Amino acid sequence: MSATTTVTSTPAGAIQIKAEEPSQDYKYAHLLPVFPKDEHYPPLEPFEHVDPGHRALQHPNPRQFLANATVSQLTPPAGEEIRGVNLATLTPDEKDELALEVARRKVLVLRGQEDFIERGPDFWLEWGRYFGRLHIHPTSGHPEGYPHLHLVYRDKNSTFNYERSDRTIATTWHSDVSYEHQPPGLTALFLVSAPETGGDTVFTSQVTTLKRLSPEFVAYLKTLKASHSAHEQAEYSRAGNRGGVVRREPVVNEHPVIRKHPVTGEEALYVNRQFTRRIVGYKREESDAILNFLYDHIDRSIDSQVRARWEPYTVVLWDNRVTAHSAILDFTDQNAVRHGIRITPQAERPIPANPDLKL
Ligand SMILES: O=C(O)CCC(=O)C(=O)O
Ligand SMILES: [Fe+2]
Repeated sequence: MSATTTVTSTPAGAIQIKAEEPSQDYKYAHLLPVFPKDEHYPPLEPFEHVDPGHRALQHPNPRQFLANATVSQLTPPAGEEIRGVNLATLTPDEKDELALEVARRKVLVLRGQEDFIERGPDFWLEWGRYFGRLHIHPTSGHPEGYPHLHLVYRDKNSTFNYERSDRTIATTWHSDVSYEHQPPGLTALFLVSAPETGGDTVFTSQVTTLKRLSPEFVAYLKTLKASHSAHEQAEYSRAGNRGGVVRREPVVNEHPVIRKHPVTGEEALYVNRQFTRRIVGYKREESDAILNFLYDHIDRSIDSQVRARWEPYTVVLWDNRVTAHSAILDFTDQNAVRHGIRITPQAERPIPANPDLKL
């Protein structure tokens, strides 16, 4: 699956990536990122999200879809590796069960998904819509004609997603687009080109990071809301010669610091370094003290984590409500192409674990 061709980019260095000779023979050239300048969208409207996982709770065996699969647990907090399930041919009942399994195990690493990956973008969108309204990313590249697909892309010339020159550590823990009013729930990512080794994605269970905290502190955190901001991401995209776009004006939304999963009822920490900015109502230093403590705690909680390794034809699903994740940039010295596609159904507005918290 690795791209053996060189993908060229503009002298400006960044992201006007076009499949030019000799990359025409790159099998996934039609999925390379584009950033059309004339693409603008109005603010997102609220919508009602019904989580498919709810329906699976009524099934006699909510794990029936795994009956013929080989399943191994990756770590106790999160992660399950699955062989023998074809994501592309699941029935609606099986998709409901899949949604529940993702909610419970938080990260599923599904091997052998050649059928799913080779069906292509129209199929991926139809598949993803079952789980929620599909998100259009305000800044990231998408394949020509497919704004609902978010791409990650890096080669030796193009570093739009993964610049690391001014940082000692490039790990960026985040929960995807947590600045939205209704951030994503079940989310899918797969790579169509990957380095020989490295470039894993690391996930952490925010249910487990929360459990490590003392009950008195958790009770206090349940009284807090935090703001999450899209502004810095938009500014990064607009800055310099990067050639990025901003398709929707950036938003700020307030979410509970501890949210509750609508199906499992599990409580999870819901702050992340990339997008969370401020404890609502607190002065800067007060907010920084709490948030920096929580970020450090998340950073160091290796005992809450699982790493997904990208064997060919792997699809990783995660529940974005109760996890955080980061790409691992250990491959950037190699002359490697890493090219991935994300399907991003949005979910409910985060439910506070504390029913008395007013949003
Ligand atoms: O590239 C990766 O491993 C993760 C990318 C990511 O954070 C995302 O697409 O949401
Ligand atoms: Fe992400």
